[in-house]
Formats: sequence, structure tokens, C-alpha cells
Amino acid sequence: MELYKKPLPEGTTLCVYNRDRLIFSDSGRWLTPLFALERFLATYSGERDCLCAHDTAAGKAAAVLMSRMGIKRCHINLVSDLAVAFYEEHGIVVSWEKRIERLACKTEELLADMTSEEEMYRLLRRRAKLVRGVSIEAKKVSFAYADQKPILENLSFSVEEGGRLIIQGDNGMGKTTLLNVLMGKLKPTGGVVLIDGKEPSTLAKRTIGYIKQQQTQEQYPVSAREVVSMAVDPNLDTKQQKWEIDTALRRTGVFEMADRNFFTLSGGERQKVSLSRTLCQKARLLLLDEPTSFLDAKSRTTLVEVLHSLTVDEMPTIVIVTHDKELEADLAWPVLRLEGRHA
Ligand SMILES: Nc1ncnc2c1ncn2[C@@H]1O[C@H](COP(=O)(O)OP(=O)(O)OP(=O)(O)O)[C@@H](O)[C@H]1O
Repeated sequence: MELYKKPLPEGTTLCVYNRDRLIFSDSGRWLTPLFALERFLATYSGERDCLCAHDTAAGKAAAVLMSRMGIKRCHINLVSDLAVAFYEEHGIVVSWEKRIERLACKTEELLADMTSEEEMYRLLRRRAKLVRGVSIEAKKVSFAYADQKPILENLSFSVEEGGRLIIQGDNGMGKTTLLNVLMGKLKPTGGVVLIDGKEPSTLAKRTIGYIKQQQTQEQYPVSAREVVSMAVDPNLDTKQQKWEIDTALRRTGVFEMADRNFFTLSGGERQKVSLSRTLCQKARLLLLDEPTSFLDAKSRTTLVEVLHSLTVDEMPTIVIVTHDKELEADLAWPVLRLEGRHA
């Protein structure tokens, strides 16, 4: 008998082998052992040419996670039809002790009709609370500058932890104003905004990362590296800080220009450095105001790739204000359109 099919040791809920070599085991419940396996594999440098798993129970969720991790064969004590269908569709060899129609749990129900693997994975990360992002709740929010007509009126929307939103609207419709309200820089004149269930002005300092529309008038003698390093966690040791800064600069493709004066960089380069800054900050809510306005085709592809990797890895909550229809189409995120009145 192949080793991965032998009974699980008492108290163990998941065993993973590469061929016949045990490389990982766990005794947690639900999907916890599979997420622990994901973390383990992220740094595992041994052989993984034929990963085989023995799991106590597997519904579609477990099948989705195992497939993402490149598991080729699995033996499951209690498996659902939905899981078997997914395993077979993905060329994973599956065997079982007992097969039932569905696992009686909420996760199985939620995934039943979903087809996008990425969306299923995002949903599982959210249910496992493995998401950096915060929730946004805007209830009947109004805002007027002093002695002016309201710009925002009765605006309600919500974004879940790790969710994404594009805010659209013509010039002057209040998009930047809304970002300022979300950051707590402006207080709504009516209604309420809650970020992570709290008033924005009371949030921990590094919660929100904001990339404003780039302006060219400002001039300070500060390098791109210094701009990024201002955001790094001061509690990390010097070596770790340098690693975080370099990684953030590399991720948006501006490492090579790190020692140049930030204000002599082009608008697009500055936008990328600013994005590095928020990555370094590990912000839980990213607010990006017209992030593509100065970007050439290659840089906008980098931006879309970085945003994409963020939404499946760290999963901060991201809100983007943009006029850029192409960006909207590339990202395919939910859109909130500001049209002056939101009754
Ligand atoms: N500090 C301020 N005091 C008074 N009015 C302001 C202030 N800031 C912005 N406004 C006005 O509020 C309205 C909304 O401005 P806001 O910058 O939020 O719009 P926007 O949708 O971001 O516009 P754009 O697409 O041009 O960036 C505009 O008419 C603007 O002139």
C-alpha cells in the first residue's frame, strides 16, 4: 500500500508525504492544517515532485487548497461528491474511506456553485481570518465644505475585510473628499464611517496607506529609499528593516532608482515609489488616488500585477479612485460611482 493511505496516527488530522517520505503533519481542525501546510511549503526547500496527502475530511474547500499547493494524490477518510469532482477535474488522484454528497458545513455550501478558483481561495482566507485588510462601513455619509452645498449626500457602501473597490465619478464629484473622509482627515457632516468597526481618526497609526494624486510643485531633498523607509516598522531590527525596504522597492520595480531624489523622479516613478512605501508599511487599508495617471503601459502592467498579488497574498483592503477605464477592466473589481447625490 502507498504510505499516504495508511491510517492516520491517533490525534493527527493531516499527513503529507513527498512520495513515501513524511514531510508534514498536523492535528488541527477544519482547514487550519491545510493553511499551516501552505505556510510550511512556502519555505520548504526539500523535494516536492509528488506530494501526497492523507486528510480526515475534505469538502470542496480542502480540494481547492490542495490543488493550489500542488498535491497530486490524496486519501480522505470522509470526502464529499463536490470535492471528488474538483479533484478529478484537476487531475488529482483521490481515494477515500467514505463518500457523502456534501459536508454539512457553511463553507461547503458557500463554495458549491463557485467556479473561480481565485475567488474561492479569497473566500477561504477570509473565513480563516488570514486577511490583513479591515472592513469599511459607510452609512448615509454626507459631507459639505464650509458654506458650500453638500458634495457627498447619503452615501452608503461597505467593503469586507480584504475586499476591493473602485470609486469612479466625474471631476469634482467628491472622490478625493471621500478618501479624506475614509482616512479621518475630514469628518462627515452626516452619517458615519467605520473602519474595522472604529472611527477612522482612532485607528492605529499605520493602518491606512494613502497614495495621493502626484503633484510636481513640492521639493524636498529626500531619496526614494528614504520615502519608503519612513513607512517601515521601527520595531524591526536594522537588517529586517533593510530587507523590508529592498523587497518593497523591488516589488514595484524602482529598486534601481532608490538613491535618486524622490522629487526629481517622473510622476509615474514617484507613484511606484509611493506604492512601495505602502507595501513597506503593510497597510491594512490601501487608498490609491488615480494611481495610473502618470504610468506608461509597462508600469501600469506592473501596478496591476502588484495589486493582483496583494489581493491573493496579504489581502489588504484596497480602494482605488480612478478615471482609467482600462484599469477598471483589468481589475474587474466592484465599482462605486459617485454622481453627486446618493439618496
Ligand atoms: N478644501 C476645500 N474647500 C472647499 N472646497 C473644496 C475643498 N476641496 C475640494 N473642494 C471642492 O469639492 C469638490 C470635490 O472635490 P474632490 O477633489 O473631492 O473631487 P474629485 O471627484 O476627487 O475630483 P477630480 O476627479 O478632479 O480629482 C470640488 O468642487 C472641489 O473644488
